[in-house]
Parts: sequence; C-alpha cells; structure tokens
Amino acid sequence: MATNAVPFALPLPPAGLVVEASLFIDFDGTLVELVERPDAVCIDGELRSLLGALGRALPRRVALVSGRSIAQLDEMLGEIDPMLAYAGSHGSERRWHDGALHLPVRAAGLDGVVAAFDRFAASREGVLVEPKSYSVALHYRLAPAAQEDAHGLARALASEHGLVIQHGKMMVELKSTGADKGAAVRAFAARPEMAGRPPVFIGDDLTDEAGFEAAQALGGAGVLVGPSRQTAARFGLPDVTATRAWLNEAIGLMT
Ligand SMILES: O=P(O)(O)OC[C@H]1O[C@H](O[C@H]2O[C@H](CO)[C@@H](O)[C@H](O)[C@H]2O)[C@H](O)[C@@H](O)[C@@H]1O
Repeated sequence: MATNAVPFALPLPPAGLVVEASLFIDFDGTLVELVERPDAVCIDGELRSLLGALGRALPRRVALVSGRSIAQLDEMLGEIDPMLAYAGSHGSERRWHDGALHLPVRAAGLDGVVAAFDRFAASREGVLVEPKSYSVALHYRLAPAAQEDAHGLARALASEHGLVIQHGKMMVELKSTGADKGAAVRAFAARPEMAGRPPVFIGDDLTDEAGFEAAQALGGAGVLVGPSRQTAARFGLPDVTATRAWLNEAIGLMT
C-alpha cells in the first residue's frame, strides 16, 4: 500500500463512507482528547451515547481498537449497549460482540520491564509507567527531556527480554507479541457480520498505521485524525471534535 511520503492536507472523508462499512475506531486521540496523564482521560456521556448509537446503526460492525488493554477500556467506558467488539493492547487481545475472547500468552519478561521502568521513573520527575495486560508503557509527556534515555532503555530491555517496541505519542512501550492493529482488523473482518464490508479505520497515532494499511488492503479506507504527517491513511479529520461530529453525521445517514 502506498504511503503519503510528504505531509499534506488529507481530504475529509465523506460521511457516506461508513454506511456500508465495518468500522474500526482507535480510542486515545481519536475519540477522547490526549491529556497529560493516561489516567486523566475524560469519558463523557456524549461519548457513551455516540458509541451506543454507532452500535445500533452498524450492528456487529463496530470495533474499538486501542493500545489500551481491554480491561482498561472496560473500566473507563463501562457497559456500552449494544456491546461493541474490542481489540486491546494494540490488537494483541480481542473480544467479539458476544464476549468471545482471543487472548495471547503474556510474556514473562514484562514483569522485569515494569521493575526497570519503575526504577527509571523514580529518577525522572514526571515520567510515568503504565503496566497493561500484554505491554508496559513509559510516558514522558510531562518530562520531554527524558525521551532519548527512555527510548534507549526500551531498546535495551526489548533485546534482553525478547519483547517488541511500540512507539506512541510522548511514550514508548514494550509489548508481548508482534501483533498489531492490522491483525485485529483482519481477524474481525473475517467474522460473518463484517465479511465483505469495506473496513474503515479511524486513528491518530503510529500504532494506527497498521490498521489503515489492513483496512485499505481489504478495500476500505484509513482516516487519520490530527495534523497531516507521513501516513498510509487516505482521508483526514482535524481533531477529536471533528471526528465525533463526522461519526454523528454518518449515524444521521443511517437512521
Ligand atoms: O491506540 P490508542 O487507543 O490511541 O492508545 C494509545 C496509547 O494511548 C494512551 O497514551 C496516550 O494518551 C495519554 C492520555 O491522553 C497521553 O498522556 C499519552 O501521552 C499518549 O501516548 C495510553 O496511555 C496508552 O496505553 C496507549 O497505548
């Protein structure tokens, strides 16, 4: 799949793109604004209503695909009716609409990484460690000067423990497997309810590029949220507010 090598303004996606689609939506930076700490994200009633309305308009054709764990998404979002499919930990773990789970093996080395990241964070004010089901993230949004050392530590630990590096916005993460969001798109898109529906993947971060590529390889489209950058996505939306408005407009076409 061709990548837009030079940053430029991507065209806005038509709202009709979603009508016949299966829909894959990233979480942080796409549905909710980025904030200084991972635990400070604001989940509002409007978001829950939007997700419920999407689930009704596109029955069994909506999945949240996040770098967060499914457990974190459950804790933050609570019950969404109708239930959506979730892929967590960058596509490593998946839960279909009926609750059926796909869980990978958790790498034993992650515990050593949590300890090493904790030691690093203790010596750098503002650096935060976020342990997750199948990965551990090291955040430096509040301590940007720590970026280089954080990346160096992550590279050393990845090599020591046989883990995979996942870069993100103001953070670096080590994960158990090489699974990515593209794998989640392919697995969900093979389900009868989604099969034959062009996948539309909406996301903002580097981890979403694999989702854009998988969606487009299956005849769908990627939608990048935020400033233009080198990306595989064909369409762009400027921010979270515009993304929610676009999704609401799409729901209006279907109800
Ligand atoms: O795939 P996503 O759902 O977008 O998750 C990607 C990562 O999002 C979170 O980190 C990002 O958001 C934080 C809260 O706004 C922000 O403080 C941080 O700088 C961002 O990188 C989340 O904490 C990670 O676990 C996800 O992997």
